Amino acid sequence: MDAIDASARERGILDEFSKREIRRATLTAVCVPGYLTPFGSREMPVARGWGSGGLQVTLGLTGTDDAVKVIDQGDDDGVNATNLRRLIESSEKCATTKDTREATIIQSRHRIPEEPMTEDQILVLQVPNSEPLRAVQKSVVECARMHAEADYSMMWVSLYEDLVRNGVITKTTGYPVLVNGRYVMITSPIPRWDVPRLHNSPHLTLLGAGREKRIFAVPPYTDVQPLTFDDVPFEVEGDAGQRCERCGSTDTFLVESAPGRTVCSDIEWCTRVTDGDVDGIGHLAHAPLRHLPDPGRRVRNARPAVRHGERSADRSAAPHPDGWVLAVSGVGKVHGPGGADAVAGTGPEAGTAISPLTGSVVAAWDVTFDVAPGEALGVIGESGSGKSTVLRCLIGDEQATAGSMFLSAVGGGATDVLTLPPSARRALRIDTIGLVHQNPADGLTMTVSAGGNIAERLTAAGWRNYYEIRDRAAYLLEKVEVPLDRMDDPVHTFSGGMRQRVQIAKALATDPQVLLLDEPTTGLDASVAAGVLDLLRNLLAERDTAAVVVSHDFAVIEALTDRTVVMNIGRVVEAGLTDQLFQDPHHPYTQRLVAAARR
Ligand SMILES: Nc1ncnc2c1ncn2[C@@H]1O[C@H](COP(=O)(O)OP(=O)(O)OP(=O)(O)O)[C@@H](O)[C@H]1O
Repeated sequence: MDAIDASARERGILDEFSKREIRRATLTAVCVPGYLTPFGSREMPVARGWGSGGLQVTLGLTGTDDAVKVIDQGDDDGVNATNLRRLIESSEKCATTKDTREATIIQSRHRIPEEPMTEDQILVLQVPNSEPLRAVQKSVVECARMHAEADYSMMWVSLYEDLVRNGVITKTTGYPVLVNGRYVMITSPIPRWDVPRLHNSPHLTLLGAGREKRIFAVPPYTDVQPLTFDDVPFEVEGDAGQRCERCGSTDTFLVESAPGRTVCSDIEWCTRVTDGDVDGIGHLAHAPLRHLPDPGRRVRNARPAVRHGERSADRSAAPHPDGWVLAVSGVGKVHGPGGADAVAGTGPEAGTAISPLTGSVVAAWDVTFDVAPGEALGVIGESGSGKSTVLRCLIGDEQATAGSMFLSAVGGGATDVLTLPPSARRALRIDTIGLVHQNPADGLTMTVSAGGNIAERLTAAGWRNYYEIRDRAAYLLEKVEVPLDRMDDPVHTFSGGMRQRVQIAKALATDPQVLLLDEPTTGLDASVAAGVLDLLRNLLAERDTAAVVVSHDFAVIEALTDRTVVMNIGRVVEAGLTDQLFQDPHHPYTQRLVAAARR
């Protein structure tokens, strides 16, 4: 307190501008439950560890007719709680209290009070870490995209990995929840015990992260569901039968006071129980006792309801009446100004991809092909011929300058996929298009296990049954000949060939209609590459997937594909059955590629 200058105390510790910002952000946060709402504010003149986020929200909302209660570690009388209470009182000229029933605003660090709260009260939680995705995604921009698209698969993977490693979900504070069926929110700082008490609660809960300047809210009577798999029950901490040494409560959050001795975390409640000043029946009704760990319930759930193949049999989109599932028409990409006007004077005949008019690079132009179910099409060309550009345009990593792309699974084959928004195109990469990158690191999360990588794709596609996911992952890993005793090892511990096999299993996880393979064997030793090629050949032969294989190597194209288009300086120079092209290449460029493969 001494650190706070007296005149600041006179004026109020938070300026009016900041308070307005906080109120505005609070209103937004209430309108969009669980959404991380930013606000602008000066730094609070308090030391780190005081919970400036909670303090900012409390000071922003408190009026002179409020009564504020502050809890720290379940205690109203700790040094932090006492100092914060005094600070709020002197800054806002409001009343303070230690009795939950009298408080209009309760600022808490670590706990929700045991006393059931009412519609007239606001609970402010001081949040040390607001971004639930931070643990699984370092990029702030990517986190924002994931929230916008409700793409929480990496969060599910972290729960999957926890279960694999520990047999139970071990996360306690900061447990992720889905708020109002839309945003994943982190329940930092409260323990898992308190998580069920956020659901449908009559009071407003505001969570403030000071350093990150974010507020998020759970408005009264909002649906709050802890994330867990359908077959893995959500559990709180504690054991049935544990009791408080002081007041005898068996329905409160207990903390260890000494080895083997537990007491209520909420000291106010504990004292009132001892004094007989509580509504014990009302409290029991709210206590999350039905979520106490029950090993019997876990075992009963550990049976997959469906076998590995059945879910994928849902894939129903029929081919287009013309026989294709993927049709690409006139796709082109110009890097630089001019668009289509830059194309003249480029291509194989001109011997350059650089436009004499604009200096732009015409990486690909007028590329057309289609692929039927069960068919594999090769796209071959030397380095720089434009084949990867075409692939990047198809998957949405680059915006095509011209052309269209149709999938029979999208709008019956009448929708130009290239015109869809990026979020819709990313969604297609979950269930309709599988992609195998040349470098496995581009398609895998290297710190996550082989099974977890497959789980990422399955959870993105909506799978929510842990044992079904494990069953499907094991089935796929067996298919790609990865030993099952490596299923739970992080893929960075795998050899290059095994990583590529895991990437193929991941790409096939949702049984996509179209599989795109970009130089699938290029980075591998010859013998390992031959093994992966064999595997791909067998996988393609037994499925009705339409595949596009991009490679500079005719041996790869010959091993895997039925038809081939040959690209040279951004243009298709020859197309036909792969066997025929290999036996009897017409274009001099194709002849060179075939000769190289025969050497
Ligand atoms: N962002 C870019 N800006 C300018 N030119 C580009 C860009 N990306 C690719 N290019 C050019 O477009 C042409 C085609 O490149 P692309 O990567 O598609 O070839 P590729 O056949 O896939 O080659 P590789 O097998 O080496 O990947 C090349 O001349 C390349 O230099």
